[in-house]
Amino acid sequence: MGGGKLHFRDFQTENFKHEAMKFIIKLIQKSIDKSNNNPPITYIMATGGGAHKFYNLMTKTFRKYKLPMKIIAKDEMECLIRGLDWLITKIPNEIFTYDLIADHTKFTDLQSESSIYPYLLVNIGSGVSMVKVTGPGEHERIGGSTLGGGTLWGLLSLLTDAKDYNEMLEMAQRGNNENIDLLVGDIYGTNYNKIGLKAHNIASSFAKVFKKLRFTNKKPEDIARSLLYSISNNIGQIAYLQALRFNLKRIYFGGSYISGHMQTIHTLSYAVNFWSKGDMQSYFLRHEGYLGSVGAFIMGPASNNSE
Ligand SMILES: Nc1ncnc2c1ncn2[C@@H]1O[C@H](COP(=O)(O)OP(=O)(O)OP(=O)(O)O)[C@@H](O)[C@H]1O
Ligand SMILES: CC(C)(CO)[C@@H](O)C(=O)NCCC(=O)O
Repeated sequence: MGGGKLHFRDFQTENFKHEAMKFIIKLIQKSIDKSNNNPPITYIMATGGGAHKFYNLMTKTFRKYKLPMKIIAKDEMECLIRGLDWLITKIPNEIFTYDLIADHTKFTDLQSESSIYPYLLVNIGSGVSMVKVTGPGEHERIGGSTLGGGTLWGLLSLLTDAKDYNEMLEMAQRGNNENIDLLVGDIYGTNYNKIGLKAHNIASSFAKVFKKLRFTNKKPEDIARSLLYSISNNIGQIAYLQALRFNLKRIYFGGSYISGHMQTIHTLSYAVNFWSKGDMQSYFLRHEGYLGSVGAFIMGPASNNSE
């Protein structure tokens, strides 16, 4: 690539027609050379469910505005790993780990393409996809979970009055899950060392709501933290099991569920480290929510495996 700058912008899927489409049209109109009566075809690389769901809407809208755009819909999983491979190998200060002993994040060095495989990608969007990657373009979706970002967002919309996702994450940051979760110490009165559980480990998510707080006020912050822990721990454990199935030692976590939120990053890292007894390493990305769009962009219209 000969330089340049990538710009990222998010829209809610629900607002695709009225916000995203309007934005795209404006952007194209601004960039079209008015003196050229026959502007060349410009390709729009698209991926994810939206590339299919909104294909007709996009085509019709470009026709209506007489814009010479051609949409190329690319496979979601393919784009995710193409984007991730590119970010791992080309962008400095992109990939980081969570050092559980020092309690902070640490950037990893750029890696050469020959040394990054095999790995597991765990993409946490609305739902969760787990993709085994064994070489350039060699990948297989080996699992998934319906308990993902959409679950946190949906359940916290029911359980709290948070207005948006950021507010939910801020609530989780302030909350105390010990008021909601039943801890090992609540059951044992102490650690259960024989099976590696400390008194502060969660024994049962949300169990205290019934046991102790049924008739008292539950703080939304505590609920947010408890649910964030439940979902992140669950994903971390499934990721570990999937990695174990194929002897993968490196797990990359992507998707907007993470949104750079330290509690989430810590919990995913902790779960993988706990279950693998330190044998597997979790990796995170600065641009975790854009793997698919970066991948589609990198592939470009010339590659022959569009949908
Ligand atoms: N501003 C936001 N508003 C809503 N959700 C957000 C926001 N920021 C992050 N999220 C989280 O990101 C999730 C969606 O992630 P992402 O956009 O990566 O996936 P998606 O493409 O919608 O889903 P999938 O990968 O399942 O198709 C939401 O469910 C929520 O947990
Ligand atoms: C359906 C997709 C692939 C859309 O991105 C994602 O939301 C997902 O992986 N959901 C989990 C579906 C499952 O594996 O049960």
